[in-house]
Amino acid sequence: MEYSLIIARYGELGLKSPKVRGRFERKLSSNIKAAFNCEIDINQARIFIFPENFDEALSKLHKIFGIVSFSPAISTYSNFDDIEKTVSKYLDKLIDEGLISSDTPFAIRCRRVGKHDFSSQELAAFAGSVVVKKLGCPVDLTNPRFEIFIEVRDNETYIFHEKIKGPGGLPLGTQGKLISLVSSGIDSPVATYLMMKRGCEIIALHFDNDPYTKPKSEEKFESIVEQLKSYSSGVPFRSRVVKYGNYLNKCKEDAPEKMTCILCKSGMYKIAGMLAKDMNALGVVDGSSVGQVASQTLPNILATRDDVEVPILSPLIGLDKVEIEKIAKKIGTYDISKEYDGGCSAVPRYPETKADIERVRNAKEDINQEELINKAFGSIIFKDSVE
Ligand SMILES: Nc1ncnc2c1ncn2[C@@H]1O[C@H](COP(=O)(O)OP(=O)(O)OP(=O)(O)O)[C@@H](O)[C@H]1O
Repeated sequence: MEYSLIIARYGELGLKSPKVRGRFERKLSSNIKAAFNCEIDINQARIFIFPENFDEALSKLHKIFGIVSFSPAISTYSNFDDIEKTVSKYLDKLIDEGLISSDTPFAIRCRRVGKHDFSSQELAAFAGSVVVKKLGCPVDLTNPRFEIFIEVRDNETYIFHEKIKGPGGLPLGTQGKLISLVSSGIDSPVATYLMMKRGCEIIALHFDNDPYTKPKSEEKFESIVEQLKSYSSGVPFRSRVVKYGNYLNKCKEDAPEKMTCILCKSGMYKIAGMLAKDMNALGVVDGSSVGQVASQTLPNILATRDDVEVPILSPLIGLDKVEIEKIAKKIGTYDISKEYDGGCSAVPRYPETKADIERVRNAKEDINQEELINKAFGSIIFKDSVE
């Protein structure tokens, strides 16, 4: 027995006004179509997907934001004869796959939309009797080991047993563009993913700290971008690299040693802000989390944002490292980020942990930051041609 379609469900979209929901549904539909060949029909808060290749579709749906769950299903007509034949065929498949047998307590769960000459309960009782007749397994509505779902929608009835979890969130491309500061570490890929999950298009911006970092950092950044791109079907995911070594040289030469990391981060935010304006992005994303490392004390986080003209969003700000790592593992960036890259040798032995805005402003003047960041901005390398 072959599946005839995949039924996907969305969550938050259902809470939007009809006009907004319509727009989000169209974006979701075009993102799905960009991921694999299929026909799509969206109806009554369900997405009916008819893919050319089921295996491909099932693997790709895990990476489409906006989808809360999905179920490969078989369809039939909404009358007892056809439902009986189809439930029976579906059972053969379940038995073949070892999912149900004569001692599996089971339940039929029915939902019905439209006018029919039977109620949901009557249909559940009928379909349950088909299963009992065929297998003799016990019905258990409160604590079943196996559930079969039947959804009747007007003339069509769908039968399935799985509700596979999707990534949730909002369709990518519905919330505007952001510049995301992506390093080669664990946190920033997770921060980027979380903003994509909320529907934001991303331009990844990486600072190449050569000669203070090794080429491995750049390789890791590229692999992280490839992994994040796999979640961006239907929407461009662009990336840019800034040559930052000269800027760091100046920080080390002309400002107090302990200020290096503060000036480094402040310069990153400013350049990201310039890029945001240039590319019509609405803000900047980073992977800061209060107190996680010496550079991320609250005074440091706040002082490095002084004088930045676009909003900076830090979706990890209140998360623990373990929570962040859990997401990194789930989204497939953890193993890349964990590869040893030698770190950054520009980090001073005793970095500033209680940055004071006035002293930070003085340090910025010491290095003539404005001029340096303009130069660094001019060195931005385009990593892709999609515009
Ligand atoms: N080389 C870089 N290129 C782009 N962004 C960077 C770079 N280094 C740091 N950032 C940004 O600044 C944030 C804080 O960096 P920091 O080095 O203080 O913390 P971290 O915990 O090591 O972060 P991560 O795990 O993301 O590297 C990062 O999450 C990232 O968004």
